[in-house]
Amino acid sequence: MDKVLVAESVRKSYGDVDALSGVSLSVAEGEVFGLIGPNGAGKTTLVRALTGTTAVEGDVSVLGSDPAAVEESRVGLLPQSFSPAGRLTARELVSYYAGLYDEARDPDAVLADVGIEGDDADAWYENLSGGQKRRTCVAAALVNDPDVLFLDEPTTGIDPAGRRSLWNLLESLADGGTTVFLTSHSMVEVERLSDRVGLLNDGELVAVGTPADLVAAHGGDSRLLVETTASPEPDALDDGRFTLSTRGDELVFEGLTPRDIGDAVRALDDAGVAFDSLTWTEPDLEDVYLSLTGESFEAVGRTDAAAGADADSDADAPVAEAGGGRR
Ligand SMILES: Nc1ncnc2c1ncn2[C@@H]1O[C@H](COP(=O)(O)OP(=O)(O)OP(=O)(O)O)[C@@H](O)[C@H]1O
Repeated sequence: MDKVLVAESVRKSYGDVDALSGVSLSVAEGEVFGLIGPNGAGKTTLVRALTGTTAVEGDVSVLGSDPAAVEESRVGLLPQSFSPAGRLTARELVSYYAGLYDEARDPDAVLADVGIEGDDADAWYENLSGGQKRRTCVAAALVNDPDVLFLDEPTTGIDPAGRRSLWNLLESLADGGTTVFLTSHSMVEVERLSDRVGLLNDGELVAVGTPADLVAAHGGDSRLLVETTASPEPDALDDGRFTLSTRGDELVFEGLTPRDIGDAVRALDDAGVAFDSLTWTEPDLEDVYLSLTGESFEAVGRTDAAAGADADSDADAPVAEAGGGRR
């Protein structure tokens, strides 16, 4: 399969800050590549390198060419933050971007694809909700029917149903051969959409692989989370078979299988530990992220997610203004 995006030993410094310290990766045609990493890890800088909007050391190619030389109609870009003219309607805005290309999709059809129809399409951009603005900007990035699509936090501010329908849209685009380079702080989104994931930390790509491979390599064990206000000492429950730790109001059992849950409950009962809930969790991409970045559960709000909150309520991503195209 052709390599649509290639970065080799890409470096970028801003004064004393090494935003990228020798990043190499390639993305194949039709692949969805998810880029994750903490704030300031270098994700936007890497997107800028790949879209030719910042000069870097090293080699970068997009669709076999220097990024700055690629025909603009073949690339779509949704930046993290962009503020288009507020006194254009959603339809006028997307039509404006469509008009920049010799061939473009019907703006109304693209707006419908992202869930902006009827009165919403005729509303001034400044009067749309945050999620509607973001959807409109996704439409602007898609209107030229690009071969390669860069999406930086595409679903920030979009409600769960809209997020799922946008995921379906992106999956169908990738099935049709569009290459997608996705940057997101939503591990649920990245795990759902990406064929492969790269984790950037302090300007270095510290892991690349399929979500399943990364979880197997770095996600750790399955866990039984026990919500309790009893504050037991883990040693009081330790029968040598489980690894036990505490995290806030939770006791965490590791190293057990679902068959062992009864034994864990008996150990709690024997120790007189009352509990409010039990949650079984399999390791996921969030565990990979936490393990490789060294961030704590509390720092990224993991406690809620681990306690079984709807993954769609993942609201860790900063709320950003709407984005737009590369133009
Ligand atoms: N134009 C710039 N001038 C100076 N420093 C910059 C510039 N752009 C980025 N940096 C620095 O480079 C590093 C990487 O920034 P970058 O925006 O690429 O991170 P990021 O991973 O996209 O972060 P976030 O998740 O917060 O969007 C940061 O330390 C940032 O402060």
